[in-house]
This record gives sequence, C-alpha cells and structure tokens, in this order.
Amino acid sequence: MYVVLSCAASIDGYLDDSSDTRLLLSNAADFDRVDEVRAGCDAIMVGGNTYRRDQPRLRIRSADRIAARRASGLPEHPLRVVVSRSVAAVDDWLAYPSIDLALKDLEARGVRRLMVEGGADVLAQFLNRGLADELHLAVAPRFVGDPRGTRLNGIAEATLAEVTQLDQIVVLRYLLRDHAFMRQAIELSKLCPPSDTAFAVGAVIVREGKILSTGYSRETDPTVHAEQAALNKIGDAKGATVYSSLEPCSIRKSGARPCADRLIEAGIARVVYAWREPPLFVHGDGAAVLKDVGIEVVELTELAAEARATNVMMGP
Ligand SMILES: NC(=O)C1=CN([C@@H]2O[C@H](COP(=O)(O)OP(=O)(O)OC[C@H]3O[C@@H](n4cnc5c(N)ncnc54)[C@H](OP(=O)(O)O)[C@@H]3O)[C@@H](O)[C@H]2O)C=CC1
Ligand SMILES: Nc1c(N[C@@H]2O[C@H](COP(=O)(O)O)[C@@H](O)[C@H]2O)[nH]c(=O)[nH]c1=O
Repeated sequence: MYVVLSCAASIDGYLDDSSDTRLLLSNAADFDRVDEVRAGCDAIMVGGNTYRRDQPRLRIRSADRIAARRASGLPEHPLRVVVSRSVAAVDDWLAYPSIDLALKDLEARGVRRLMVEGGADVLAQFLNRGLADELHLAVAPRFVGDPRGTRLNGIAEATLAEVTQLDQIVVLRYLLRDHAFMRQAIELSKLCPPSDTAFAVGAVIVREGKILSTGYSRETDPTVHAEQAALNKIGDAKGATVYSSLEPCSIRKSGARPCADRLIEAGIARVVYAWREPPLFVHGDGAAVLKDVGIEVVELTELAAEARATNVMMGP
C-alpha cells in the first residue's frame, strides 16, 4: 500500500493552536490541491483527536473529480478511517484500535493508496516507523507560537521531490520510505572492496517494511554483485522490493548470470534503483528487462549522484 501523509503547518510547525476553533492554514487553492490528492486515494485516515476535534467530512468536494471516480468504476469518495482506542465510528467510517490492524484490513479491502491527514500523533507514528511513502506539507505564511498547540513532529529523513507555490502557501512534497532504504543501499556500497573494473553497489531487500537481507559488490567473492549477495543470503524473497544503488545488470562481461534474471527468478515484485547504469563496462538494460516481465521499476534520479559518488573510477 502506498501511503501519503498530508498536512498544513504554520512557519513554526504548528498544525493547530489550542483554541476550540479549527485552525485553517490552507488557502482555497491549497484545499483544492488536497481535494485532488484525496480523489486519487482509496482511503483517508485520521487519528482519534482529529476525529473528535474537527469532526472532519473527508469528502471530495469537486463534482468533476467525483464524476471521474464514478466513471472509472471507483466509489464516489475514498473510505473514511479513524484510528482510536476509544472512538466507535459512526456512519460509514471504519474505526481501528491500532494502525497495524488498520493497514492490514485496508490492504485486504483492496486499498492501494492511503492518505493520512493527521493529526500530529498519527503522522509521527507513520514517520517514526517508516510506514509512509510521501509527505505533502503545505506551509502557511504565519506563526502560531502557542505552546499548547499541536506541532508536527517525528523522526525521519526525507528527500524533497517538488515545491509548488499556491499564492502565499508553499507546498513541499517529500519522499520518505523508498529514500530511507535507498540511502541504506548507498551506505552499503561504501563497504565494497575497491575495484577499477567493477561498480561499487549496495542492495537492500525489503518485504512489508522489514529488511530481509542486504548485500554489496564483492562482499563474499571478487565477482559477486550486490543484489546477488543479498539474494544469496535468503531462501525466499518472493514479492519483496529490492533497493539497489545501481540499475540491476542485464548482461555481464564474465558471462555470469545477470542480476535482472536472478531478481525475476526470485519473484521480486518491485525494484528501486538510483543510478542508471552508464555504458562503461557493458551496455546494460536491466530496468527494461525487469519491466518487460511486469516487475514495477522505480528510478530515484534525485539520489543518482550520491550512488555514483562511491564509484571513484567515474571521476569527480
Ligand atoms: N493542519 C493540519 O493539516 C491538520 C491539523 N490537525 C489538527 O491536529 C490536532 C489533532 O492532532 P493530535 O492531537 O496529534 O491527534 P491525532 O489526530 O493524531 O489523534 C491522536 C489519537 O489517535 C489515536 N491513536 C493514535 N495512535 C494510535 C494507535 N497506534 N493505535 C490506536 N489509536 C491511535 C488515539 O485516539 P484515542 O484517544 O481516541 O484513543 C490518539 O489519542 C487537531 O487539533 C487537528 O485540528 C489534524 C490534521 C491535519
Ligand atoms: N486545517 C487544515 C487541514 N485539516 C485536515 O482536514 C480535515 C477536515 O477535512 P474536511 O472536513 O473534509 O474539510 C481535518 O480533520 C484535518 O485532517 N488540512 C489542510 O490541508 N489544511 C488545513 O489548513
């Protein structure tokens, strides 16, 4: 499930002040942007406090977006979800006593894209546990400065992917989960025994948010590739995602089995790489080979320079 976190904050990071009235930080254009994000999701989640304090509707406002959803066979609105140990949700709301139970049941209901609209407590848990793929943060041009207000917090590293200005609001789109694992793969690439004739690559294999295995080039013998080293350590990688700092190889000078073939054989569902293979040693086309058999392939071009930097033979 792809998870998008969304909120609006003041310059000093508040989502709300301590007054009884709901603080509207977004402007009309930003609320319309949020509406569009909602329309692209299967479910929207909030925490118990937001549910109680805001009594949110979480409905799509635009008639055109509702019509477009209907035309593509979707329900008019995404599912509405609250996580709470105490709330018994009414109407068509789904209530879950834990985030894990919510994610499990929503997955079973066919939810592919979940939007989490807050509040701070729930957002922090998604951030801290590495459960989110993106954060959309709208920054409003004001300070709140209320020590009893609600502040955005959490521990996570993010990569800035997009900046949009909507009049006085700046919308920052950050990428989270893929980037955290890719950074780990890049760190692993720094462990590779040096070579002038082969790339330094790191790989991490992940299933359901948990690391199954890791590897790096030349880890166990002078010819082993990172993905291969990681795959060799586990029996079952079916359905997993492989993060590789370099595009998996589709051809090897030595005649050894290319990593793309190994990934296909292992039943890998998704491959994320940062640096497209340059035509230095061979003319590889691993991404296309993987896509051809239906594997989802994601290229994180914004981390390519970091992945390349480990490879001194490429020059500055
Ligand atoms: N500016 C913005 O974009 C947004 C602002 N807000 C504001 O944020 C404030 C609310 O934020 P905050 O106080 O942090 O609270 P949350 O909305 O994050 O809700 C926290 C509550 O969610 C439930 N909960 C949290 N984690 C779990 C878990 N793991 N399992 C089960 N239940 C869980 C609990 O509910 P319970 O107590 O019922 O058990 C907990 O008290 C409001 O003032 C709201 O207006 C909210 C969303 C967006
Ligand atoms: N205040 C605030 C947001 N608040 C979020 O919007 C929810 C209300 O949705 P609805 O009832 O459908 O309008 C509310 O519960 C909270 O999750 N969102 C934003 O993008 N910007 C804002 O300034």
